[in-house]
Amino acid sequence: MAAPSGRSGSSSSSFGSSSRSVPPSYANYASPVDSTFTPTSAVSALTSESSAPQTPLGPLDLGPPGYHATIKLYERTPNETTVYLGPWEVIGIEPRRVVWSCSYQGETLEHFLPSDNPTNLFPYTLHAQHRRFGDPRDMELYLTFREPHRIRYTTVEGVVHDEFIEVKYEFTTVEGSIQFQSDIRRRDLIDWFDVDVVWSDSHRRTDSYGNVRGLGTIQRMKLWRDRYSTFHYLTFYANHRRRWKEYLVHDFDPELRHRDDRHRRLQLTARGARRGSAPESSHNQGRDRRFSASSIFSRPRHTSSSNSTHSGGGSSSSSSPTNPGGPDLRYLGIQFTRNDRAQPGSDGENIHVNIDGTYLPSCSMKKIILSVNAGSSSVKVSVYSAEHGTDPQQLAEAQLSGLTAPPAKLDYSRRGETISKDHQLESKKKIANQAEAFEILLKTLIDDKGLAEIKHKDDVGIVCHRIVHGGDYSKPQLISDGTYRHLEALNDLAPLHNANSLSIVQLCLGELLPRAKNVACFDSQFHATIPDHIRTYPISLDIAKSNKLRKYGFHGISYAFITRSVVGFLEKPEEEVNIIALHLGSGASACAIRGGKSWDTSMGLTPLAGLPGATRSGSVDPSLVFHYASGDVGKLSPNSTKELHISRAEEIMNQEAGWKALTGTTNFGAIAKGADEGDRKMKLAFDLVVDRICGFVGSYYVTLNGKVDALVFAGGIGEKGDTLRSAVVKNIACLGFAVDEGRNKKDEKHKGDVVRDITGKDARHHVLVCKTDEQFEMARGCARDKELW
Ligand SMILES: Nc1ncnc2c1ncn2[C@@H]1O[C@H](COP(=O)(O)OP(=O)(O)O)[C@@H](O)[C@H]1O
Ligand SMILES: CC(=O)OP(=O)(O)O
Ligand SMILES: [Mg+2]
Repeated sequence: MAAPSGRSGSSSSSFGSSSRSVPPSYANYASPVDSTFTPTSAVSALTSESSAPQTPLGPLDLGPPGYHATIKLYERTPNETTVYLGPWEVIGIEPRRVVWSCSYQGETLEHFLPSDNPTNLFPYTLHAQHRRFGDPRDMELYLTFREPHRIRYTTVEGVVHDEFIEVKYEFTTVEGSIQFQSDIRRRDLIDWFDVDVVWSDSHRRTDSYGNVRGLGTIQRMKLWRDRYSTFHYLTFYANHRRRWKEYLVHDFDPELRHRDDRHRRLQLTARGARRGSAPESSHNQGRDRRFSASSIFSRPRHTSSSNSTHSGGGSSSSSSPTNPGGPDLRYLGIQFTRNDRAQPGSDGENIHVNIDGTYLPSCSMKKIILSVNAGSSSVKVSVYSAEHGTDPQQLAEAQLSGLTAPPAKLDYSRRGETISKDHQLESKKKIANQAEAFEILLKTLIDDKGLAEIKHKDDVGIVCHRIVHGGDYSKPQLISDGTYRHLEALNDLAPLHNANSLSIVQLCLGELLPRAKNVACFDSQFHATIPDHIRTYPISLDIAKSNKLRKYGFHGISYAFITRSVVGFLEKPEEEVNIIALHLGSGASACAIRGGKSWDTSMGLTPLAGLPGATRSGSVDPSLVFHYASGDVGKLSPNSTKELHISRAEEIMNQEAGWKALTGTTNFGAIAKGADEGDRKMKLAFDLVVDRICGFVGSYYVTLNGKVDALVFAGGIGEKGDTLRSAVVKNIACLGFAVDEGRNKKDEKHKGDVVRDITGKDARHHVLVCKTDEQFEMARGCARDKELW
């Protein structure tokens, strides 16, 4: 689940080597909402017995808005005070210090850093075992240092505190703490691992009596990336030696030795380890080592002055580029802690599952993302390996299609290689629903011996789910009980989708993938930019508001992917790109994209509006439904609707209409073929669909004032249906569109491209085919968002 945000100090404060039972005191904090609040009331107690009335806060008080952390001054004295800290700035010159703006005007808190060398600084957090019942990630909220630091606190009354104290920050979010640690060290904190024991050739894992000893026990190891050189460093507190250790990861062999999954142990062997144990050297001794050109050049070069600032702390400096001798040991043994509550990736769990032949830093940063797209006629699942902040790399893709036209077919590819295509499952039994399809796909992935990255369901770190209707959600959400319930309430607004997707979510949260983070990504999100006059229905505004009746629009994950891909193809700034995009699958929609943003789309309150779909009517005269069951043509009376319950009407329009109602098949490929061969019903359906599409293209062409960069075809039909593309473009030739029939039919040269250009000669606008990828779009969003990672 997400790191809690906006939390105030609470009784779960985790400083100290074990869970403290004493809740932090709020006695000196006056709530800003209290009528006696003055801007300095929070600190007045520091200098005197406050004259302002003191209001002890209940546990639900959230502190002043926008604070990032708190610090306690005069701890465990009658003057103990919590100071609420706002944004910080690290001032780089002597003395190097962090300047915090406090949440109250005119107050600052300066944290003097003990060294001008950022890498000499080691922010310390406890191993998750010290707080047994919380999320291990939350340990990063509580930050301290192993030695006293000087804290100067200045209010409008002057300096009220200037002492060396044991600094203890409590951050409001894990992300804030990560950022702070990275800023003060000038190295980005990119991961951490709770370890049971770290040992080396000179500090063995156990002593001669068999007691666990090593260099450090029950410590949190941290992985850093230097901001200038991008070198990776491992740090941990060697508690038995009472000193910090820092190792340049490059100094170890990429090959992991003595991997023992059962005990979660592995060994990092120093590159070119010298015979015999290297003596543990002090920081200065390390510096005094003789320069060796060959060892300097055998590792990546620093690109900035950071090599001169590297310290490594304690004896660790021997691993730095200024210390060409390599690390002060021949090997480092690590035994990761098993933590059943840990999110994969937040501790040794991840390293345990991913170390196979992979280099430590990269494997520890990577997560496996499963991206699930439950469409109305298919379920598609893609597997990615991703590093935070970068584009996910696809490892495999499995899809079951034709759920509405059994037997369903399985397509499976791994690392771009087709493993099975149109494979009919052995069981002839109809797949009952999307959840059942998902279970089959997940089993396919886990059982595939060639997909080493997922040997076990616990290897999956994040599952992102396409949720068609997201109501007012404007960004993807980590799925909590609250989100789940909120989405459940929208089920009827996407009757072919939301309930199916949520049943997959439920399976994942339950028995299938209980250790993964579940993220909901919304089709409606992309359309949040549709202006009011377009998204409003001409009905009572009060009812519209209270019942949230408006155009939401769907296929937005696909449109986001299409927009970025076409912007890249056109090589124009996104804000100048106008597109008419068509996502044509079992559900079909059109979208006018203006300046890279959704301006209008054909689906509405539900995915029923607009274009017809496989089993959906698309837009029809709304009165049609009241006459549907009536034998009494033209008469609209209670009699004509008495057989028709409202939910039945929805069923008819969503499931008993569309091109299946006209032809008997949901397969538009078969319809296009039949139409070409002169089948009357097929031709009627084909022409009808072409007509409705052209209607939207014409309308959007006007909406975009004729300034259209490209007409884009996407979705199963848009990508595969060459005859449909050809027919649509012929019908809108008057607007300056044309296709090159050769390229439209088969463009071998550009077959694998995400965007394929099929524009004909003398056309005024591009005609493109975009191989849309909703799964990628969702996984990309998760990899980029700190809160979802
Ligand atoms: N060769 C083809 N030509 C036209 N349409 C096709 C062809 N092959 C498949 N299709 C259509 O593509 C649809 C699937 O599109 P897709 O976007 O994957 O569906 P979903 O709406 O389930 O996400 C099928 O229902 C079928 O009608
Ligand atoms: C919104 C929608 O209709 O989606 P799909 O085409 O995947 O069924
Ligand atoms: Mg789809």
